[in-house]
Formats: sequence, C-alpha cells, structure tokens
Amino acid sequence: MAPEVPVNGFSGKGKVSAPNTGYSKRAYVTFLAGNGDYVMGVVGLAKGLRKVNSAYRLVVAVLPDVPEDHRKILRSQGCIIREIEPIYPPEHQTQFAMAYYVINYSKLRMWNFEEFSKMLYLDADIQVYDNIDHLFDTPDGYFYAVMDCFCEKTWSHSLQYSIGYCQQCPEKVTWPAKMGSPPPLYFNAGMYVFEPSRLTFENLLETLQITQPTLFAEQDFLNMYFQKVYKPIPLVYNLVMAMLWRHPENVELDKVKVVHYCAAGSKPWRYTGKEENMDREDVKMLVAKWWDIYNDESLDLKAEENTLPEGDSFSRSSIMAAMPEPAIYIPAPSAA
Ligand SMILES: O=c1ccn([C@@H]2O[C@H](COP(=O)(O)OP(=O)(O)O)[C@@H](O)[C@H]2O)c(=O)[nH]1
Ligand SMILES: OC[C@H]1O[C@H](O[C@@H]2[C@@H](O)[C@H](O)[C@@H](O)[C@H](O)[C@@H]2O)[C@H](O)[C@@H](O)[C@H]1O
Ligand SMILES: [Mn+2]
Repeated sequence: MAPEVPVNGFSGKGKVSAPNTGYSKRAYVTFLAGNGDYVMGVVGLAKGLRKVNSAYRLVVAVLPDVPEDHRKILRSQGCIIREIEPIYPPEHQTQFAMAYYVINYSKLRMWNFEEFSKMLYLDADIQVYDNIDHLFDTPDGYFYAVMDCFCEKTWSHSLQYSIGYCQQCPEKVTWPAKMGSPPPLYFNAGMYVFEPSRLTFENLLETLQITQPTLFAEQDFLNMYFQKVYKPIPLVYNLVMAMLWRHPENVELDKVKVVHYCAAGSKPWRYTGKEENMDREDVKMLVAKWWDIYNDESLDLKAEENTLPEGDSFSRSSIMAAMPEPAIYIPAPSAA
C-alpha cells in the first residue's frame, strides 16, 4: 500500500466555484517554451480548467521564443501571458534525464509573480478532470505536491533505481541501513501549490548559483530547496502516468482528478501508441479523454467572454490555422 499521505483535510469535494470572471490573488500557472507543439498542451489545459468551472485564471509564463501567434491563441482561450527571462543552471557537466530539462529552471521566475498570493503550477502535459480549486485553501507556508515514482528508465542513473527502491512502496525494497537514512520524500514537479515571493525568488537564485545541477534539473533543486516545508498531497492531484504500471495498487483511476502525461510516448498531441505501455487500455482511454476536451469547441472561450485587456479575439479559422498540425488522429479506445 502507498505510504500514508496526510490528506490535510482535503475533502476533494471543494464547491464548484462560480465561473471565473475577474482577477483574483489566486491563479493557475503553467510554463511554455519554444514554438513547437506544447502550445497544444496549454490550450488543452485552459479548456480543461474551464470545463471544471475553475474560479481562477490560467497564467502562462512564456520564454521569449514563444511566437506571437501562439500567444494570441492562448489569449483567445483566456490565458494571461507573462513573458519571463530564461534561467540557466551554473556551468555543469550534468547529463539531465532529458536534455531539454535545462529550460525548466526558468520555472523559478514564477516566484516573482507577486501580483498573486497563491498559485498552482501545472505542466503543459497535465490535464485537470475535476475541480481542484480547494487546493488554494491549503494553509500558507508550505509547498504542496504529489510524491514521484523512481521506477521508470528516466531514473536509471539514480541510486534509488540501482537498488530498486521506490518511495511508493518503501516496504518492498527497504533502504539499506549502510546507506544511512532513506532519502526524504520526493515530489514530482509537474504540479505544485506555492506562494510567490520576491524574497524567496532571490534566495532561490542565490542558492541555484551554488548548487550542482543533477539528473532531474529544477525538480531535484526544488525538492532540495523546499524539503523542510514540503507537504505530500494525495496522488489524485497528479497521476504520474507510470504509476499505472509501476504501482497499480496505489491508483484508483476513477478517483484521479489530475493526469500527468509524462511517461515516454504519452504526450496526447504526439501519441502514436507505439512506445512501451502506450498500448494499455487505460493509457488509450486517458489520451482519448485529453483529445475529447481539446477538440470540444463548446469549451473554447467565447470572444465576448474574453475579459483580458490586451486580449485580441480571433475568428476560429485563424486560430485553427495557426495551430501546429496534431501529430496523429486518436481513434476512440475499443469498448473496454
Ligand atoms: O519544448 C518544450 C518542453 C517543455 N516545455 C514545458 O516544460 C514542462 C516540463 O516538460 P515535460 O512536461 O515534457 O517534462 P516531463 O514531465 O515529461 O518530464 C512542460 O510540461 C512544458 O510546460 C515546453 O513548454 N516546451
Ligand atoms: O525537469 C525535470 C522534470 O521532472 C518532472 O518530470 C519527470 C520526473 O518527474 C520523473 O520523476 C518522472 O519519472 C518522469 O516521468 C517525469 O517525466 C516534471 O514533471 C517536469 O516538469 C520537470 O520538472
Ligand atoms: Mn510534464
């Protein structure tokens, strides 16, 4: 069974808030870099949050290389665009688990978004299927995120992987006493609840300059930095997809509120079904579920509802014309 995660009174039955209109001191935030297809992930996320009637807006922290046509598409979906300067780790010899992880240190800029008192970060390869606004009511002063899993090949360079240890099943392979105490609980940095603060931002940057980069880049760094205030929250708030085959005993799929399409080959907009585990019925169902929201025109923000001062509304044709071609059409999963 998964280690007990203090639920901290999460009823998960947070009232469905009134449709989002104006500005609040609370917001969801995601990160977008490059001119590629992750913009589809952000459009899907914006529509997913609308579908669950979230009361809070979606801020998109964009690197300068995100093209204006992608920014316009996101504004037309009600997103608030905030351009950020990239942040790179100090000179290093590290080989990150994925080479592109080096851009993820730029996520630290979000601690500077002091117009917000509390933010919930979501990767662009995440979809929200139930209202999670109640997470903004968590007590301040802590860093909330879901525990990660160490069993995927992406972890093959790590000590945990080499001895077969995973925090999701600490009783299966116990941490060898000769290696000291087991590692502190470790979160997946695809989703977290945090409080922007310039003071914290400046200290994050100072600390980054004297910290040797490691395999999982800013995820390792954030785990080290927030270790003392990290509060694990239930897995339903960030289903790291590999949990389906690595720790099925810890997953109740019908209760999952947030799905993180982070397993190799699971990005819905690139899905081919060919990579390992991608032909599973539950994966096919989750990918089809993502596409249902992405393709649902009733979830597009109506121009008249777009309250953004700088937002330009666009006719659908120009919006769709600017979208990168989806990698592949997803047939509905065969009836289970
Ligand atoms: O070309 C890219 C790669 C990554 N990202 C952003 O960086 C996050 C982390 O990358 P990814 O989710 O692919 O990492 P994973 O969770 O799969 O390890 C993505 O969700 C996006 O928000 C992006 O905008 N463009
Ligand atoms: O830069 C490091 C990244 O680390 C995380 O991705 C990884 C990591 O979580 C592994 O632990 C999982 O095994 C793997 O599947 C997953 O892709 C975050 O989701 C991403 O936003 C980013 O921070
Ligand atoms: Mn991700």
